Amino acid sequence: MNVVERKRLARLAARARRAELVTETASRCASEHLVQLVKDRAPRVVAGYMPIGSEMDPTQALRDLLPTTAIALPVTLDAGLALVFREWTPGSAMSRSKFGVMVPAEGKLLSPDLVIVPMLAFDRFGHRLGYGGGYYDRTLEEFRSCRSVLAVGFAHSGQEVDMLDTESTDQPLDVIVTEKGIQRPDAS
Ligand SMILES: Nc1nc2c(c(=O)[nH]1)N(C=O)[C@@H](CNc1ccc(C(=O)N[C@@H](CCC(=O)O)C(=O)O)cc1)CN2
Ligand SMILES: Nc1ncnc2c1ncn2[C@@H]1O[C@H](COP(=O)(O)OP(=O)(O)OP(=O)(O)O)[C@@H](O)[C@H]1O
Repeated sequence: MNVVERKRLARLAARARRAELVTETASRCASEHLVQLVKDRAPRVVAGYMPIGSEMDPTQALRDLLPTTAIALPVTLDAGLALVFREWTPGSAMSRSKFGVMVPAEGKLLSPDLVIVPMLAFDRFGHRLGYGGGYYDRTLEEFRSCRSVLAVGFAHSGQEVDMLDTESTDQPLDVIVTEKGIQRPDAS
């Protein structure tokens, strides 16, 4: 079995496992840790996401950060391209993307210096498994080729697995925030 097939199977397992993990307490605790991390780092622009399925929900944290930090949300262009990020406030008009994700219908494009990254699973080395579009990998690679950006994985602690399969294009997470706190990846 090759790495692409192993990732596909890992996605199925991770998706089923994650659906069991959602609780309001977990989401509140994780949001508090996320707000603390962002405040410590003081970025100019934070990229969040609007959750789908049973992703950890960052929207309360985004609202709490708004008075001090500009917030942007990801917009997919064509397959194979990096994400772009559009400014968001709670009053923004939203539309549903072809992936079922809510995206700002308009608003200026911003360059985030901290990106909150959704995922299906992660390991303690900071590897992440997403839905398989490669969008965050391409985006982080593009950003990291010309400036520094902090990639913050946001998930339930139960989404951690022993070790994920990786490809050369996988971009590592710099830090992982769960309801249990802030984790720095081990060197792999
Ligand atoms: N909340 C969120 N926004 C995001 C992403 C993401 O993973 N999560 N993306 C990350 O790249 C980009 C959108 N790309 C996506 C690519 C594939 C699927 C996908 O396969 N979705 C599942 C259903 C998800 C569910 O309900 O659990 C599917 O269509 O089967 C979703 C988003 C940008 N915005
Ligand atoms: N920078 C890149 N350039 C070319 N191909 C890439 C790049 N990044 C990822 N890919 C390709 O995209 C495909 C999907 O990548 P991967 O399985 O890592 O997606 P993912 O991280 O789960 O998805 P997402 O980031 O959208 O949540 C892989 O086959 C990978 O080789």
